[in-house]
Amino acid sequence: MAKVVHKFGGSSLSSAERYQAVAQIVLSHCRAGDCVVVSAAGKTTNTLVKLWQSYQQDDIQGFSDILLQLENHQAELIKALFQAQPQRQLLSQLDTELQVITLHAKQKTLHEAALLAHGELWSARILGCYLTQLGFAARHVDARRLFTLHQGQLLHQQNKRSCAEQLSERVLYVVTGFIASDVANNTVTLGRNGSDYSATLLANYIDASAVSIWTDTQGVFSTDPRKVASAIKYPKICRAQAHLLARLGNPVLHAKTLSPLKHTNIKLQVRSSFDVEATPTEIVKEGYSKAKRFITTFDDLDLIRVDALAQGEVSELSHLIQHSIHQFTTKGEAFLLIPAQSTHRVLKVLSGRANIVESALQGFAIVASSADIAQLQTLAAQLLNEQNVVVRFNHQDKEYALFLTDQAIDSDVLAILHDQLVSKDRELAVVIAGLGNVGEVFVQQCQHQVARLQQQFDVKVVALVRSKKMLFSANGIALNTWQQQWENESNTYSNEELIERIGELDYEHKVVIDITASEAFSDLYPQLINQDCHLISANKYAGTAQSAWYQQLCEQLFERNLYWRYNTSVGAGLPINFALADLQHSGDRITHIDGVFSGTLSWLCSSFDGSQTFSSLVLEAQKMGYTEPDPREDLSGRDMQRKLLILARDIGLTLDLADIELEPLMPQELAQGSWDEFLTRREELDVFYEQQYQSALAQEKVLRYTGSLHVLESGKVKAKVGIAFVDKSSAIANLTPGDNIFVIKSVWYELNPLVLQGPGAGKEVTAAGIHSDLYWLVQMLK
Ligand SMILES: Nc1ncnc2c1ncn2[C@@H]1O[C@H](COP(=O)(O)OP(=O)(O)O)[C@@H](O)[C@H]1O
Ligand SMILES: N[C@@H](CC(=O)OP(=O)(O)O)C(=O)O
Repeated sequence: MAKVVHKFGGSSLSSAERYQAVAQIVLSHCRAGDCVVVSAAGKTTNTLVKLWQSYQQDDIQGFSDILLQLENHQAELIKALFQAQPQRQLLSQLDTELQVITLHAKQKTLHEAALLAHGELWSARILGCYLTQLGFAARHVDARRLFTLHQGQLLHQQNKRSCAEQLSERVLYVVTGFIASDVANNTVTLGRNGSDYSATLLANYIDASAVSIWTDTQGVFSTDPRKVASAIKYPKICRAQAHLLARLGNPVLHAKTLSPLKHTNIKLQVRSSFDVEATPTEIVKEGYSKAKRFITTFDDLDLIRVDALAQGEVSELSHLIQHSIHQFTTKGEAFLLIPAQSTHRVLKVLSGRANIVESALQGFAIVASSADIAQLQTLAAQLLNEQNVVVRFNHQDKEYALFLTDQAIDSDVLAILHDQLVSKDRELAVVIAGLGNVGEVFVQQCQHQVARLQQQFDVKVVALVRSKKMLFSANGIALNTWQQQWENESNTYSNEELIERIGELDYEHKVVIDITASEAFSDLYPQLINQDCHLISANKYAGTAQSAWYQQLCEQLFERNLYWRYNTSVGAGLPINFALADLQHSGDRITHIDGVFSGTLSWLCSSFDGSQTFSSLVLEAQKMGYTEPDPREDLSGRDMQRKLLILARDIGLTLDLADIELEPLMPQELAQGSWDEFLTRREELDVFYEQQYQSALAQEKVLRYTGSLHVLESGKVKAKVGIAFVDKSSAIANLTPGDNIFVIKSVWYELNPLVLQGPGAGKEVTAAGIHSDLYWLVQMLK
């Protein structure tokens, strides 16, 4: 079975709780034979670098303080994670290692890479032993026994053999990231951030199928999500852009991470160890993802100009200073961007061939498609000018633009740049399922409406789905000629194919608009949510499903930050859901919802005046297309019962259909049997209705079919759908035939209720209501 390599960075191992969380991820995501690559816990490598610096500076006090700091951190982790016996053993091993470090320091025989290696050695040992303590067959491995370099080059064949020999058992291997050895068995490191590279190298050596880089963000974002809250998480980015970001020093992936994956089909993803359910970012091969926009920032760099750079020299320098160095050429001259604290080392190596052009630079780079970069550079220059940020140097390349500045690009400025340069490019793929009466009108209205939305968001209709066939075009369907495209390109499909195609869509956001009359389609919602789709429903199936299923759906949406709109499921285009949401947002508490929520029943009750029988009115309504194909569906009241349930859930009540009392607008006996049988017994309906009608008249009231929901002081709920005799002067009595009405009482609207009234059916208003959902979805995503 294909193996998977999981890499946990320092950010995922910053405390004992984080080790426990990582162990849980391992237990649920790894099988024997997989490998876990770990970095040093938290900022341990930074502390080890400081330790090395104090050693070099002969700062004895500083050295012992930092060593104590490291000891305390490790001991704390060990004490929090282990029971008595392994705890004692691990503490004593740690103690021995620290004594050896102290001895080497005294004897002046410390070795930089060997010292830095401790971070990874400690974390692999702790995680490996902790997994063993949990009963998982795990073994920690020192990668210096697996990865050998000669003159800076990895010995791939030999390393592959070492991996095959040493990682062959059915256990989980916890391998140190960042470190390797040379042919003389000296420790070497792969450069700061290098554990990502260790993970992909190992994946290549063991023929793994995938690498998961687990970190503290949900994936790769348009900019650092810690600095800009509105940073966009990309579901897919291409390898070339990931590589460019890394070369520009972005920490989310190491610069060499992608090289072992060249010419392989090994999948790479970046995902969150803090939010395991969140969808990751896939780093895909060229051609599988569009170019995205990014802003990556720089801190404290020096810009140096170099004469006659030799081949491979930059990577040697980068190795020397343990940091990626960005290199570019402009007007025939070669420039390097060096972390300021390493400039003197670099200048020393390049003796006489390099000079500092600008020092102590901050700044950022915009990464985008080559077609956009010139325009983005101009825009960025204007924005910086408006923000009074002085640019000391800039450079435009094919796929990025560099701005090097005096002052740090703080979060506020970064947010402005992001908003103007990146967010403008935001995109939404729209899948429309169900092309019946309403669906067709919706698509027709899309021509105008999508064009309007495109002024704010890149909205594209990518799929039209009927029950048997679908038209799927990831780059967008031309809305003015969709029928023709349907004729030529639509195909039969299975639900699995539909979900897979939706999963493959490389868009920042996706929405599935369900205008079907199919309950089976709503069963797909959980899978659609798993593919990160927002939902718009025009029918009532999911909204009235069993509480447990419904609650789970809502939780799933919440966890993934997805929206579900269903404005037209009650009252078609009438803004009833808005009204309820708005009242509640303003702090109101809704106590009553009464009304007529069925256009058919509204028309029947309001039109009946005794001049013709009720059943002939029903048949007339059927002929005009006002009713369901079998009008008993309307007369049963079930449709109104469902709508009342949706409204009840909208005001936060946990109800099921069975909690809403239902009294049909026909004798119970007529509900059974075929439509033809019903027709032969239609007089029974007439007698039933006439009796009710007369009783209402006798009480000087009028007969209406209503829904009512009352939340009592005690918190108890009374909900009913059925026949009601209402005052002749009331709004419900005076309803225009066919209209819906919602009478809402709340704390703010207690004596004089809030009334919403108007057509509650009809394909144009319903389609327009779905457009309203789409519009608001875009506003929420902006
Ligand atoms: N575009 C980006 N997308 C995601 N994270 C980013 C981005 N730019 C910068 N970062 C930063 O990268 C950090 C992850 O890198 P790093 O700290 O090296 O993680 P790890 O320790 O897991 O290797 C995040 O905490 C985030 O602040
Ligand atoms: N511990 C090393 C290697 C590494 O890759 O770390 P991280 O995965 O936390 O970026 C460093 O800090 O550079």
